[in-house]
Amino acid sequence: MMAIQYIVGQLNSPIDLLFNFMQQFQDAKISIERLNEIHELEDEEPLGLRLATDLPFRKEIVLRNVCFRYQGSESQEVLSNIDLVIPEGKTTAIVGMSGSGKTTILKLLLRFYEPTKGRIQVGSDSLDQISHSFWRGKCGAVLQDSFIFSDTILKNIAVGDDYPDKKRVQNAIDIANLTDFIDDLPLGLNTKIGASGNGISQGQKQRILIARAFYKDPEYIFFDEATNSLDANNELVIMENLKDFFVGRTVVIVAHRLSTVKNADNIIVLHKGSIAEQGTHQELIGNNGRYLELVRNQLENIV
Ligand SMILES: Nc1ncnc2c1ncn2[C@@H]1O[C@H](COP(=O)(O)OP(=O)(O)OP(=O)(O)O)[C@@H](O)[C@H]1O
Repeated sequence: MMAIQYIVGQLNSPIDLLFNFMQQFQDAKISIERLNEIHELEDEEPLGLRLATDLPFRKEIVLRNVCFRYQGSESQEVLSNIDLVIPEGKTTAIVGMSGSGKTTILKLLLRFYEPTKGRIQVGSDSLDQISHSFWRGKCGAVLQDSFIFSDTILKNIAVGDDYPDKKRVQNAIDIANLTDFIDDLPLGLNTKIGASGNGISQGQKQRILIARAFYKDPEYIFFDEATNSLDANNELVIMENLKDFFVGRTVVIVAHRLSTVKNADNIIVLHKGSIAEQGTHQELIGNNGRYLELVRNQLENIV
């Protein structure tokens, strides 16, 4: 009996090793498949295509008669004849019912897709003549599907920066109201998050993404429901902190909560892929149109 127990005990360790090896083999196989998928993607900027790596003097964004439909023969037009000027150095908000095309506009501005008709310009230059990577380098975005990398909080804020600037990281943390959250973690900024680290809440994720956008110090800022998972207190503090950050930058905010957008210089109201009306909060309230309808619906939901 003793001998059998001894032999079974001796077998435990190699069997464990075998299981570990099989698990690691599976992980490596999945990683290689994902890498292959990325390698097989067509280059956004094919070699030989000379695209601009500077911006014109005037830097407003202009959408001229932009139409868009997602790929697929059955797909409907999601944006129809959008004519819009997003002034340089001002905050523009886009509101509208779910599915009206708000996120799609941001994705076109970030060049995840190209318009099916019409064109987008930065000042006098066509956006499709500007290098993708150069343009995105100028943009800071917090999108609904923005990605948290499997890495430390620090690396998730100072993405791609091998030597993060401590002062800028601290400012980003302050702006995004992350100080208490990070101070409570034993490893602080070096805590791993993402797939291989600690789980974080949706609100914490949004705050890290806001800190990332701030750290990048971009000329153009695109926020898509960037604060919708925050509690009212956090949202109020962060929106107040962001006021100074937005000064002099070209900002586009998409939000359902009208409290987030009512101070914007211009509010665009989208309805079924078209611009229904635009103006300041006060002007739109006076118009007695779709914006007022959205405000009323939101008030009814609160009462
Ligand atoms: N990847 C996609 N493929 C096909 N259709 C899509 C895709 N993404 C969005 N759509 C469709 O495009 C339309 C506009 O979607 P979009 O996300 O721009 O609306 P939205 O106003 O931002 O909505 P929400 O407020 O719910 O985020 C919707 O009808 C949606 O179903």
